[in-house]
Amino acid sequence: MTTILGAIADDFTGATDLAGLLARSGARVSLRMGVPETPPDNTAPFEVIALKIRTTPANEALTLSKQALAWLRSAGAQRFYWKYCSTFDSTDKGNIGPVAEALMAELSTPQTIYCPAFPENGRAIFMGHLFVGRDPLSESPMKDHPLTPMRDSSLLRLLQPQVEGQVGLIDRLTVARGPDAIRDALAHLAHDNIAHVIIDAVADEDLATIATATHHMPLLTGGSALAQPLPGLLTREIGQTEPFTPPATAPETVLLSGSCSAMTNRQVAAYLATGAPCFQLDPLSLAEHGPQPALDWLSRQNLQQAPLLYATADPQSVAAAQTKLGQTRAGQIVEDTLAACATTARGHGARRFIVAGGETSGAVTQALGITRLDVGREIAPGVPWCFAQTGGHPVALALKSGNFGAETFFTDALTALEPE
Ligand SMILES: Nc1ncnc2c1ncn2[C@@H]1O[C@H](COP(=O)(O)OP(=O)(O)OP(=O)(O)O)[C@@H](O)[C@H]1O
Ligand SMILES: O=C(O)[C@@H](O)C(=O)CO
Repeated sequence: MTTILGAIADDFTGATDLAGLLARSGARVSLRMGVPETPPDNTAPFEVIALKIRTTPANEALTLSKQALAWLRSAGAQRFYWKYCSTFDSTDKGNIGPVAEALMAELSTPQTIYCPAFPENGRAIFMGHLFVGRDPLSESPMKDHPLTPMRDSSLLRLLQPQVEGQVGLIDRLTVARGPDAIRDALAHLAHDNIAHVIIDAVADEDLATIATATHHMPLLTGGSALAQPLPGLLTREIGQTEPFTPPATAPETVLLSGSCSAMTNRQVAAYLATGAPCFQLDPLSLAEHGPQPALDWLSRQNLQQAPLLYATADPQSVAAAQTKLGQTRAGQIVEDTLAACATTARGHGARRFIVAGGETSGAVTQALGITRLDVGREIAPGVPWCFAQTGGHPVALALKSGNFGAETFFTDALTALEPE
């Protein structure tokens, strides 16, 4: 089937988040891990390509996102979505703005919008400032993120240094006046050469209004929630699509957590409290002794008890590891170890993988050689169970964004696959 919306996500959990919200419509959504090496085949009306470019050097991010765009265009897509984190995670140099600008150039479109709001998960934008729950972004736990600490809440100040064009704002007062007011504001801003327009949204109703006003634009950018209304707005073009029926998977499970978000810390603590088998990974000890002790522990576990391996730690421990090893090396050691755990677990029969963290999910799915996933039912807003093949077996994967899910997420994910 011809693809009508092609999306590019800057990390793997961000991609599953977007795919899950698009799939709420009932439309078939296909998720590709990395740019497919083969031409489009058996495509879905909604195609999402997951990249791992949130923190890579900008030139690598640009190359990959342009390749992804070319693949989506050859699948038939004429409208495109650039998905980044609802907390606008990026380094000082990018990559949100540079990728948006590159995609705009490829699509010959002079203007796009930026709307990372995700009200269901407590992300709101007001007067261009991003809030996490009731806190400005820079006062939220995101200020301590291991790779992209967010120390400013103004999306205008965050975006302007990342782009060559001018940044502007459509604020909540305009959004409240409806789609025509948004379209007029975009036209006025375009007249003033404002290429990058941040749009306020504090509730799902705002996102529906914004999507109604902008779904004709060749390129939209934002978090996942702005995309949720798009299938409905495009339904007239695609008609009904076959619902996806998830395959059965064996119950052997492994949980792998490399996220150090405040929420994942609470989720790991809650899982430890259940008495499930758990193994803590320490980057300093991994640097000295390598991954073998963890792999040996994992090999001894009964995977029906869903063991957890976690590097999840509080900000002080993360900072201590980064001081000794450097930020990149500390992250890489953990990602490599959790990736090795995934392949070891598969070798021991694991067919369900619950993974916390975007970078971590990228490392795990790459190690498992998974290139395509079908998107199933959500466990929590923005976290669906996804289904794929690896090593000749059907497997289920839950790739959880660091901040998403309730405190009981890990057990919620386990029970979500039990027969009703
Ligand atoms: N104890 C630790 N010390 C230092 N770095 C760590 C530690 N544990 C994990 N890391 C690294 O921190 C990074 C966490 O990023 P990841 O994207 O996986 O999680 P997240 O940012 O919380 O999730 P998301 O991107 O979905 O919000 C990874 O590179 C991981 O390897
Ligand atoms: O938008 C979000 O918050 C998530 O989908 C994400 O990108 C986490 O990596």
